Amino acid sequence: MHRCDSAGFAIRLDDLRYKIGGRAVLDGITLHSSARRIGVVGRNGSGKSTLARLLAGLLAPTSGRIRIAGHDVFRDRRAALATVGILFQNPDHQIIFPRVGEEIAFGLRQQGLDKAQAAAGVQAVLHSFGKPHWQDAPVSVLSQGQKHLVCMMAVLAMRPQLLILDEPYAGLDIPTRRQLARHLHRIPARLLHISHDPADLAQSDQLYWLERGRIIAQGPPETLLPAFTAEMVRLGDLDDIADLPG
Ligand SMILES: Nc1ncnc2c1ncn2[C@@H]1O[C@H](COP(=O)(O)OP(=O)(O)OP(=O)(O)O)[C@@H](O)[C@H]1O
Repeated sequence: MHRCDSAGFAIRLDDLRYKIGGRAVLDGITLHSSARRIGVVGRNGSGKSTLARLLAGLLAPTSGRIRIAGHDVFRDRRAALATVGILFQNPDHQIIFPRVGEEIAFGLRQQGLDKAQAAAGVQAVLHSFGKPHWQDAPVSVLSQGQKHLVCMMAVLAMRPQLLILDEPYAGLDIPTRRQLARHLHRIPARLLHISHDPADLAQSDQLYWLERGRIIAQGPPETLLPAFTAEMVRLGDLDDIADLPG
């Protein structure tokens, strides 16, 4: 049902920069990949969330180029909605409707489906997750993990070719993380998973290390994650948490 095996699908970032108040949060990112599971690892403040928002077309690059499956996702919002989905760290920043069914229908309506088509899409995704009884449930009664699942269903109902995960497991307990990960593993969309936690990224096909807005290394998880972990342990012995952005 998903359209992820289109030939030639690629993420292409060329000399991408994003500045806030004159400071480069992302600085000359070049990344070309058609891998199925891409990981981006980086510590707090390295620019991960900014990169996620740029990839989803929610921010305009200060300079450089982003193409996802050939689309300029910031300028072409219709193409972006058909191509890229994003899950944020905090579902409370994503959910805007009081009931589960309404929340899922919203994205489908944004994609141009009429009411009946959107309702069918809501039913289909709730069934595929074994949650048809959630349709009229008030979001306010759901646990944090359940809210994450609502976001996941809402995004996947839109059938993205690429799903961007911006640390969606932060703050969740181990069973909830595992259950959400299980749902994600069975979907055919490509994944670009961004995290500070090496454990989230061990299954990546291709991994990038983001540091102070730059990609400083890339490679398979077997080599890159131990190097990243060793560096994080080394930094843990210092006190650079005291440093303010300059
Ligand atoms: N709207 C903003 N205004 C000012 N500075 C910002 C803004 N958004 C991000 N930054 C700064 O840009 C840098 C990168 O932020 P970003 O949220 O992209 O990093 P991150 O790697 O996702 O961090 P974390 O893991 O802590 O969420 C940080 O120094 C942050 O303070």
